[in-house]
Amino acid sequence: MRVSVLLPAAGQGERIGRGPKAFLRVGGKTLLDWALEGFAWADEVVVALPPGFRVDGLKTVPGGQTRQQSVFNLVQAATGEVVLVHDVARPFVVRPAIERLLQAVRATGAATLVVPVPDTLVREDDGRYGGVIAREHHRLVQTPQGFRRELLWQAHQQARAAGIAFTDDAQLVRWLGHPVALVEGDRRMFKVTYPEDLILAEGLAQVWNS
Ligand SMILES: Nc1ccn([C@@H]2O[C@H](COP(=O)(O)OP(=O)(O)OP(=O)(O)O)[C@@H](O)[C@H]2O)c(=O)n1
Ligand SMILES: C[C@](O)(CO)[C@H](O)COP(=O)(O)O
Repeated sequence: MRVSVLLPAAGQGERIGRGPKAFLRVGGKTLLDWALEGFAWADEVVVALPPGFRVDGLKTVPGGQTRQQSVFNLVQAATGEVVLVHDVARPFVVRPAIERLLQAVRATGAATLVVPVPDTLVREDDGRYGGVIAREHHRLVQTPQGFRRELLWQAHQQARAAGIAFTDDAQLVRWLGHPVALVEGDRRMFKVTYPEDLILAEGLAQVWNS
């Protein structure tokens, strides 16, 4: 099955505050370049770019105002039977985790990488320590998330028609009624979200050799 990798890269990076994150540099390369290198093996790569940005030699689509809108444009343009949607904000692509994900997508049609919750997890009650949530029953969701393209396209079209907004694509597919398999991710595939994450990413970039 042909695999299209879809890279939403159109965010404004407001929590870091240094412009669109895809073009920030760690280890001498932009976050977008890290992702492109990590998926160089794919049959097709499509990138959603922020307004006003161009990158020569790439298949691109315009980014939307939300991640969901950017991914809608990406899925519409994809040609592979399987699509992997991956945040460019997660620059470190760990190949064994990708292989595990692809195996699950081929078997089930929809899967996402997840990692365990490493800390005690608690509900906040007006600034106070509320009930503790059983962390062994919870996972943190990473990307890539993989789907048969037709399934994800159906989910995106129906969510748009219903005016429903989700923070990731696995929610969309689950909302459509299709189960999503959980696959062991890798903590190195963390999302660069806050300024201090750039320091962590810089450190990891120095020892990265895959
Ligand atoms: N309108 C948007 C918003 C986000 N993204 C992408 O979705 C991924 C996850 O988003 P996030 O980490 O929230 O990135 P930003 O939106 O850039 O960050 P912030 O929320 O701090 O502005 C990123 O690769 C980002 O580029 C996108 O393609 N289009
Ligand atoms: C898709 C995602 O990375 C899964 O954890 C996450 O939902 C993106 O969240 P963000 O707030 O758009 O960074």
